[in-house]
Amino acid sequence: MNLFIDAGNTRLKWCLANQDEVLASGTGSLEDENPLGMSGELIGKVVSVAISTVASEERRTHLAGSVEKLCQAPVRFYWSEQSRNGLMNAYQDVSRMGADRWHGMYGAWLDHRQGFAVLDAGSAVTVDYVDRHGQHLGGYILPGLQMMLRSLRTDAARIWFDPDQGLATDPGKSTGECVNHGLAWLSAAMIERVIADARKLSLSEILVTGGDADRLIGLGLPGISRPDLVLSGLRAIHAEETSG
Ligand SMILES: Nc1ncnc2c1ncn2[C@@H]1O[C@H](COP(=O)(O)OP(=O)(O)O)[C@@H](O)[C@H]1O
Ligand SMILES: CC(C)(COP(=O)(O)O)[C@@H](O)C(=O)NCCC(=O)O
Ligand SMILES: [K+]
Repeated sequence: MNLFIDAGNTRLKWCLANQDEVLASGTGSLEDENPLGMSGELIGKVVSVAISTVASEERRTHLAGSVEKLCQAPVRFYWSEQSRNGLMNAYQDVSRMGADRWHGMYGAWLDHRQGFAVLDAGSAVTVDYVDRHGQHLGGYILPGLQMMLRSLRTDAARIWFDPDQGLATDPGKSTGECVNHGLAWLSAAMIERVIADARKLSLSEILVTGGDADRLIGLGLPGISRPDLVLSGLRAIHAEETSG
C-alpha cells in the first residue's frame, strides 16, 4: 500500500491506498509525536510514501525524517509542474506554485473536463481557474479564516472577541458580531466574485476543498465538496510516475 500525505500549513491529511481504492484516511499534525495518528497495523502496510507539501524546508525535512522512520519506507515528494496530461500551468516559474494547488487542480482535471474553479480554503485560501482546454488561467491567494481572525486579535489593540463559526452577515452590534459577521460577509463577497468569474470564463464547476470548505458552502458557494482533491491528484501523479 502507498501512503499519500498532503502537508499544509495547519494540518497533515493522509490516505493509505493501492491503485484502485483508499483503505484508510485521516488527519494529523507535525507537532504530534505520531504525526499521522496511524495505527501500527496500518503503518505496517506502507511500502512507499508520496508527499505534497507547502510547509517550510525545515518542517519538510522533519516530516520526511519522521515518516521514513515510522514507516520504514522510501519517501518521495511531488511538486508543481509545467503541464501534465493536458493540464497546463499558467505560472512561468512553476517551482513557485504551492504543490497543493497543482495537485488539487490535477485531481479536478481528472474528473471535470468542462472548465472549473478550485477553491482551497485552508490556512490560506487559494482560487484557481482552469478552462475546458486544460489551460490554467491563473488564480488568487488570500488569507484564510483563522489567519484573518489571528491578525485582528494580535495587530489591533482594542479588538476583543470570541470567534464563532456563525454564518450571519448582517451588520454587527458588538465587537464580536462586527468581527464574526465581517468575516462571513467578506467570504460571501468572495463567493459572489468566484461565481461571477466562473460565469464569465464559462467554467461549469466550482470544486471546494480545505478545512473551511463546508463553511463556504454554508455561506452560499454553489460548489462540489471534494475534501480529497489534493490527495487524489497526488495519487494519480504517483501512479503515472511509477507505473511501467
Ligand atoms: N480539526 C481541525 N483542525 C484545524 N483546523 C481545522 C479543523 N477543522 C477545520 N479547520 C479549519 O481548517 C483550516 C485549515 O484547513 P486545512 O485545509 O487543513 O489547511 P492546510 O491545508 O493549510 O493545512 C483552519 O483555518 C480551520 O479554520
Ligand atoms: C498559498 C498556500 C500558502 C496555500 O497553502 P495552505 O496555507 O492552505 O496550506 C500554498 O499554496 C503556498 O505556499 N503557495 C506558494 C505560493 C504560490 O502558490 O504562488
Ligand atoms: K489552501
